[in-house]
Amino acid sequence: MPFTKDPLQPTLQRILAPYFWPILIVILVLLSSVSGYNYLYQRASITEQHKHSLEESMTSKLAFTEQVLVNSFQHIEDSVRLLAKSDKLIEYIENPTLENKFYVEKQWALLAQASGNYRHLKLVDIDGYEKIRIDYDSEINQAQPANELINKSQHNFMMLANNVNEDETALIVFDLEKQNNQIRAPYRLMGRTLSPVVISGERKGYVVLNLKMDTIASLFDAQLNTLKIPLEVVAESGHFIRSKEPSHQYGHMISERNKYNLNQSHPTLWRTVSQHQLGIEEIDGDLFAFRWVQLGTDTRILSPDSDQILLLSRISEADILAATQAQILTINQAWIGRGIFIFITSLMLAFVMRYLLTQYKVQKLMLTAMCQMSSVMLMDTKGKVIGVNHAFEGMTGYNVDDICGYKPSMLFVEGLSRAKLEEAINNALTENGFWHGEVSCKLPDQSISSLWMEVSAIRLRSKYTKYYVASFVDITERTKREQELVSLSTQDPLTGISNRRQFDVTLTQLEKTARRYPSASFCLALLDLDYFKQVNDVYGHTTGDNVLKSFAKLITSQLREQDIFARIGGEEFAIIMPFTSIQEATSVCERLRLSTTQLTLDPQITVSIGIANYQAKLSANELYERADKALYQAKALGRNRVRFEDITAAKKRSKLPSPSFDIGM
Ligand SMILES: Nc1nc2c(ncn2[C@@H]2O[C@H](COP(=O)(O)OP(=O)(O)OP(=O)(O)O)[C@@H](O)[C@H]2O)c(=O)[nH]1
Repeated sequence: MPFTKDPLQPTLQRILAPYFWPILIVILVLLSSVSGYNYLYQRASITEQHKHSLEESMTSKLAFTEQVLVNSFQHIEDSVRLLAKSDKLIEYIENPTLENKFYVEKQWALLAQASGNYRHLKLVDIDGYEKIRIDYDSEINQAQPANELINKSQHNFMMLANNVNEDETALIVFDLEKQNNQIRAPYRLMGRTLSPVVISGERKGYVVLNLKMDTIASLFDAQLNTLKIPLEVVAESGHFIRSKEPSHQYGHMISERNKYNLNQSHPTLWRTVSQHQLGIEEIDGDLFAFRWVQLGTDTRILSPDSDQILLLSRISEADILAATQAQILTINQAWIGRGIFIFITSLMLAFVMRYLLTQYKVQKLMLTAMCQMSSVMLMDTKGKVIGVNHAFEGMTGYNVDDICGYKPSMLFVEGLSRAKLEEAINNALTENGFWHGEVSCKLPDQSISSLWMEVSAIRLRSKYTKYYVASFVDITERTKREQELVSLSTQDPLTGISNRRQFDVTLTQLEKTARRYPSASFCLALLDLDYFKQVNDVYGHTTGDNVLKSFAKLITSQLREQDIFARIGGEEFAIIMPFTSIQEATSVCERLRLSTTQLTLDPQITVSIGIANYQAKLSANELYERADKALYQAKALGRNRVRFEDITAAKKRSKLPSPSFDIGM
């Protein structure tokens, strides 16, 4: 039997209850997704940032390398021109004495040692014969004149030299060292520059400098060392002059290496570099930076067959990732930490939600269980009604909306007792958390219902009260029946006054009270209608009954509220008069006797009355016997009179018999 309104409606648990697992899963998925997205974003941005910074570095390093390269070649050009026009050389050519030769050799040896860029410095005549040659040994940093001078007339550079104008220098870069006009192994990169020696307009020969290209290349290598990215040099044909793979170098000069060509290995990149002077290209994750370098300005480039080379630096995707590994490791650790945090938080959240939901289910179960039993009302901590079940509505006729927000005492019958009852309930709940008792409720149809109410404070594993729950049972009928039974067991069915049983109980109680509290003295009067047998005999039993009823009514109307009037036999009655002296009782009984005689009845009746007052330590039976004795005397003296026995006075007179007095006709 559910509640008409769910009293737990506003609680979070109720909203969450059916969606516990979906909500938990959604939260976990959301947190994981956000964290995962954040992780991937951070990881990607680290790689991107690193790539960007690599691009900037590579570009600037290539620009710087170009500058170094251009400056170096410029310096070499200037040097060869100066040497070709030096006074000592001209003096030697005009006057080739040993002394003049010595001066030239001396000068050139110093230059070779100072520069370190030259392997050979030569003076070659126009027929290709060496006239002076300085050999520089870079390992011991010594330059010495050569003993053997070689005929270079068949060398290809000599054949090219004839095409060089007087004011020009010629440069043969990236040639391989040869012996007897054959490339010799191990391959050693060479460069040659030459300048014609002209005296008085007549070409006398050439100053030829063999360049140590490795030394020059090491200049720009140093620029990229910090990035640990090797610099590659590519000829305009696409062949590698310098490569990270030494076996791929010199394809333009060594036929078996002809296949190693950037054009073939990286066609996409080659297309880009063919169209741009410089740039950055990313291919399959690998990063390429390139820059074309013009080798000379006033120089005839004799070999390779173009005047520009491509500087290329590249870094593989694996190297980029390796460089970002440390940062990625940091965010990995952060992500693991965040994951653990999310997991623990989710676990705690799950526990809290489970706890709340268990509480909710317990509450639900409790309420459902209670609802199955009886009419139930749920109250908040302030004692205001927040819900009732259908059974309650059916039993009382009140709708949930009528009483929600009010205290249950609004149902109680108004009056002083309501405030007292409310106070009693509150006190019991505060002290024991429980109250039960009978309450009289005023129903919507203005009828009064007796309800058995049980109220409990619900604490739900907490030390604080969360709710109060009250159950009600309608005991109106039962109360009525009980009252009927009570009156049946205590009332005389004919006259409606107390019966013998009630009389005995009351007399015993009063005797006990008076025994304990002597001031609570009382009197007992026994009344017996005179000649009642004749009434029955003459007028019939029904008339006799009516006479008995009329008599009882008369006496009841004349007694005080606290007096107990009972029918103790057929036509015998008794009056117990609490806190009454024998004099007062006698006076009352005399008045009753007179009233009886004045009762307008047919037939007329009279009554004889015997009175006795309670005296300390007297039992109820003894008191009764004394009153009965007085009654007997009243009868014996002629009836319609009052006789009393003052036991107290008799006691005072010690062992003398108790005085008896007669009041009456
Ligand atoms: N109508 C009626 N008569 C009753 C009832 N109870 C007892 N009586 C009658 O009351 C009469 C009592 O008669 P007795 O005991 O002889 O007493 P009495 O006739 O009153 O004479 P005294 O008491 O000596 O004056 C009897 O006839 C009973 O039948 C009753 O409930 N109704």
